[in-house]
Amino acid sequence: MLDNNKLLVKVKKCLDEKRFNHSLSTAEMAQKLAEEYSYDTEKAYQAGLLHDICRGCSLSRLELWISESRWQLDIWEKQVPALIHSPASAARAEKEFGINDSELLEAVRYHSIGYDGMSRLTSIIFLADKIDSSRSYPGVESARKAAFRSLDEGLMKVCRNTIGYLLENDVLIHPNTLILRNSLLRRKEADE
Ligand SMILES: Nc1ncnc2c1ncn2[C@@H]1O[C@H](COP(=O)(O)OP(=O)(O)OP(=O)(O)OP(=O)(O)OC[C@H]2O[C@@H](n3cnc4c(N)ncnc43)[C@H](O)[C@@H]2O)[C@@H](O)[C@H]1O
Repeated sequence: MLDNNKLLVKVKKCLDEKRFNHSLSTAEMAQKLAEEYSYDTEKAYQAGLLHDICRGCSLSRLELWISESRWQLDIWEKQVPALIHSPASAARAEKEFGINDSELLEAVRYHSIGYDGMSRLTSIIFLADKIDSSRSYPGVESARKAAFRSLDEGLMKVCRNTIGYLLENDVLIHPNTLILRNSLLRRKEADE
C-alpha cells in the first residue's frame, strides 16, 4: 500500500482545490464509516482519496484512460459524460498510482452509480462521496445520520436523494442506482 502522505501529494496534483478538498473529506468520511463497520480504515481512506482523480480530465483524456485499461463503460455511462470519471479514475489509479487491490479499484469504479450487491468498501465509498462534510444539499444531514445507524439505511437515503435530484434535473438515471434502491427497499420490507 502507498504511504498516505505520498498519495495526498500525488492526488493533489490531479485536482483543483475544490475537488481536492472534496476528495479529502470523502476519504475522512470513508475512514469513519470503515471504523463504524469494522472495515480496513486505511484502505477506505485511500479509496476515498483516489475516487475522483479523473474528475477534472477532458472527455478525450477520460476516454483514453478507459481505452488503455481493462475497464469498460456500459451503455448508460456512454450516454452520460459526467459518469465516465469513475471508471477512468479506477483506470488511472491502477496505471499511474500502481494500485492493484481489486476491491479498492472496484470501489472507485462504481462510486457514482453503485450497484446491487456492492462490497462493504464499495458501499462505504458510494456513501462517503455523497455525504462528506463538503456537501450541503437538503437531506444530506439525515443521510449522514442514517449512514451511521446502518449501511443499508444510509444507502437508501442516498439513493433517494440522488434519484430525486436527477429526476428534478430531468436527466438520465443510471439503472444500477434504481436497482440498488429497489433491492434495499425489498430487504427493508423483508426485515419488518
Ligand atoms: N445514478 C446516476 N445516474 C446518472 N447520473 C448520475 C448518477 N449519479 C450521479 N450522477 C451524475 O453524475 C455526476 C457525478 O456524480 P458523482 O460522481 O456522484 O459526484 P461528483 O463527482 O462529486 O460530482 P459533483 O459534485 O460535480 O456532482 P453534484 O454535486 O451535481 O452531485 C453529486 C451527488 O451529490 C448528491 N446531490 C448533490 N446535490 C443534490 C441535491 N440538491 N439534492 C440531492 N442530492 C444531491 C447526489 O447524490 C449527486 O449525484 C453528477 O453530475 C451527478 O448528477
